Amino acid sequence: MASAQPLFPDRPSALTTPPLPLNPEPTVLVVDDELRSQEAIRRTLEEDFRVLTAGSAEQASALLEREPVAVLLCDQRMPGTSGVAFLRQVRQRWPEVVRIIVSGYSESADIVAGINEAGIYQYILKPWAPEHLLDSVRNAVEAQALQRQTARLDLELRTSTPALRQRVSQRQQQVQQVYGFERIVRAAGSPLDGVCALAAKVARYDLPVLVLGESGTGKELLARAIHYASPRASGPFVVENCAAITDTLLESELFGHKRGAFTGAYEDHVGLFQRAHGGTVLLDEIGETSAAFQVKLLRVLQEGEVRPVGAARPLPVDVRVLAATHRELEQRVRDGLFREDLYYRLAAVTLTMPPLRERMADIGPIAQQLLHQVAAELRRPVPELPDGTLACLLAYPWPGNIRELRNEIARALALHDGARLPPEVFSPRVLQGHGTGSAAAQLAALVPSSGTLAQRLEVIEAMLLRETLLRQRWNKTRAAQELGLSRVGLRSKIQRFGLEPGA
Ligand SMILES: Nc1ncnc2c1ncn2[C@@H]1O[C@H](COP(=O)(O)OP(=O)(O)OP(=O)(O)O)[C@@H](O)[C@H]1O
Repeated sequence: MASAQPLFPDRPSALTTPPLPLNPEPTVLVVDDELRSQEAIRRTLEEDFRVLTAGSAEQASALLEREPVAVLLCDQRMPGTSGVAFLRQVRQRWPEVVRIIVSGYSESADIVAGINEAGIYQYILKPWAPEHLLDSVRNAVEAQALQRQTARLDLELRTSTPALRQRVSQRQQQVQQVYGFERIVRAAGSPLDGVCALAAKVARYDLPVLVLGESGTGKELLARAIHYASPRASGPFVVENCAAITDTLLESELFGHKRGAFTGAYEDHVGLFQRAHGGTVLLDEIGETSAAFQVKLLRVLQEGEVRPVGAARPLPVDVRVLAATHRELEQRVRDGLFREDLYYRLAAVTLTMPPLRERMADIGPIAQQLLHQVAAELRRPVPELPDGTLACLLAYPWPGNIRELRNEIARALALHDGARLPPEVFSPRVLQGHGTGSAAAQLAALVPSSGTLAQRLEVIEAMLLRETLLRQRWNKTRAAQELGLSRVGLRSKIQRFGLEPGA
């Protein structure tokens, strides 16, 4: 027998892990009260697996007691209980069994509960394609073997040298810093915390995720973080912008084409789905696609294979599909502009990136990060962002969100090379600060940011001073009168907050 390769070459050989012997015929348990569904699954799986069936949760529990079940496939609607509720019990009593829900319903609440409460591996929608189901169960069996191996490695790692442990954790941290949720800058208590927490949970499962949000809110950033937190992290992450491109081009970009398939197709072209094999595809601006393209995409998702334009045979692909749009996709479904069946395929889980104006406390930390980024690109020292300037940024509603903020900061750094950024270096529209939300809403958005009460009140004070001065066209006598301050008092505040034009 060949000896096992050490997983870490510099690790003492006594700590190497022999590969786990795979069960020659893993057992799959199918739980469904409909005989027809049970039989359809059995027929699909029985050549590769030992298949057991149960019509109720009680029968399934009895089988789990005595059989070495590797994977459990369970219907979501069951008599007297639900798939999620039953799988929650399974998770507690038989945690090593990989749990999959097969359902005709794609209620996102069920899916999220399945993930959070029952730790499901996958949520498969009916009607399923036989090859797809077979692939999912094969992957689940592999996942179970890997889980056991990881548990063993964890144990080894806990008993291994501190230097090795440190290296492994440093590497994990590096990956997270470059691509992970940490890169999504936000203030403490930001609404993005909840979005990122759910995204981190769903990342582990091969579910399609739809990311909604206005343009520039960070949808692509979130999708990328999901990929790098998923078991596909070592595979490719590819993005296709589906807007403003003809159907033929989009089809050829995604699925590839054969030479001569259409005018201008001089060579065979490998599509993004094939290039992303083993990884993740992000379909950006999915809401802009035509009805004809939606039909083709639906077929790819249902069948797990793509047919390059002009090719005789389809090719199997293994990709996770994430989609993003700035449109209200549900409304487009209601208006008949987006296929409902495709919507449910893509939106097993929906995450929404809130616009920047609804999370004003994030503006400060993001602006600071962008200042560092842009200053590094321009090879110049990072200028200070005085409170007065920050107050001005906080008073603007940022319709173009973080992309607009980045552009403004790039423009400001290009125009001004002083050590402090005065408000005047930003565009006139930013300076006018026509907020769409009420003043109370803007102030409320400031309150949850970190810092002492005095520090937070100072930011609000600077914002009000700035707004008054702008409105009074920098006439300090009128501004002081309006604010009930002496001219001297106003001047000292202007200095303290760096509000003077051109300061
Ligand atoms: N929280 C954040 N922290 C730091 N940078 C961010 C954050 N959110 C977005 N960005 C940056 O803002 C820019 C726009 O983000 P991204 O492309 O992810 O937005 P989007 O919602 O996908 O936009 P679009 O809908 O126009 O494609 C990128 O440069 C991104 O790195």
